[in-house]
Amino acid sequence: MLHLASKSPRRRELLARLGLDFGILEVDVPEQRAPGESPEDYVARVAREKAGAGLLRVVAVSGAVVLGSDTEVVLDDEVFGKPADAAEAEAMLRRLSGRTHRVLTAVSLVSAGREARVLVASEVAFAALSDADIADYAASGEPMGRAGAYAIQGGAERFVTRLAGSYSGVMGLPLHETASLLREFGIHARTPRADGGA
Ligand SMILES: Cc1cn([C@H]2C[C@H](O)[C@@H](COP(=O)(O)OP(=O)(O)OP(=O)(O)O)O2)c(=O)[nH]c1=O
Repeated sequence: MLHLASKSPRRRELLARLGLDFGILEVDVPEQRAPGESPEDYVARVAREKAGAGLLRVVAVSGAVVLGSDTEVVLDDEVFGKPADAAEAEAMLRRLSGRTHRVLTAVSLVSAGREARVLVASEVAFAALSDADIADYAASGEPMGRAGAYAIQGGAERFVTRLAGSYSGVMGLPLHETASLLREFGIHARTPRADGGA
C-alpha cells in the first residue's frame, strides 16, 4: 500500500492524478538548512526525512511504501522556503521580481529496506513586478504555505514569463519522475477515469 507523507493538499491532488489509491501520513519534519549544505542536498534530505518519518508509522504493515517530497525556491544559492508572514512574502516576491530562479523538488520513495529518489530542477522567470502587484498578491493570502511565496497554479501564473522544466514539479510533485520511481516499486500509474472514479 502506498502512503503519502505530506500535509500539503497540492501533493495529495497531484498524486491523485496518477490514478493511484494511497493513504495520508501527516508528518512534521523541521525544515532547516544546515550550514554549508547545498540547496540540492538540503531538499533531498528533507524529502528523505519526510518519507522516513512516515515509514516509521507504517513499517509494521507489510508492503508499505511511503513517498516524501520537498520543494524549495532557489535564487543565487539562497533558499526561499515558506514565508512566515505577509511582510516576508513581499520581501521574497521583491527579490524574485524580474529575475530567473530555480525550483527544486525532491521525491523520496521508501519501503522497509529500500529507497529510491529523484531531484527535479526547473527554471522560472518572473516579469518585473510593481509594488502594487506585490502588495496585492501578498494580501491575497496565496503566498502563505508556499515555497518562494507564490503559487504557479494560482495568481502568480501571470507573473511567469518562462518556465523550463516540470510544471507539476514547481507545484510540489513532479509527476513524470514520480511515476517512474513508483514503477521501480511495482506501482503503476494510470489515467483516472473521466467520470471521476479513480
Ligand atoms: C513554487 C510553488 C510552491 N508551492 C507549494 C508546494 C508545497 O506545498 C510548498 C513547499 O513546501 P514543502 O515544505 O515542500 O511542503 P509542505 O510543507 O506544503 O507539505 P509537506 O511537507 O507536508 O509535504 O509550496 C505551490 O503550491 N506552488 C508553487 O508554484
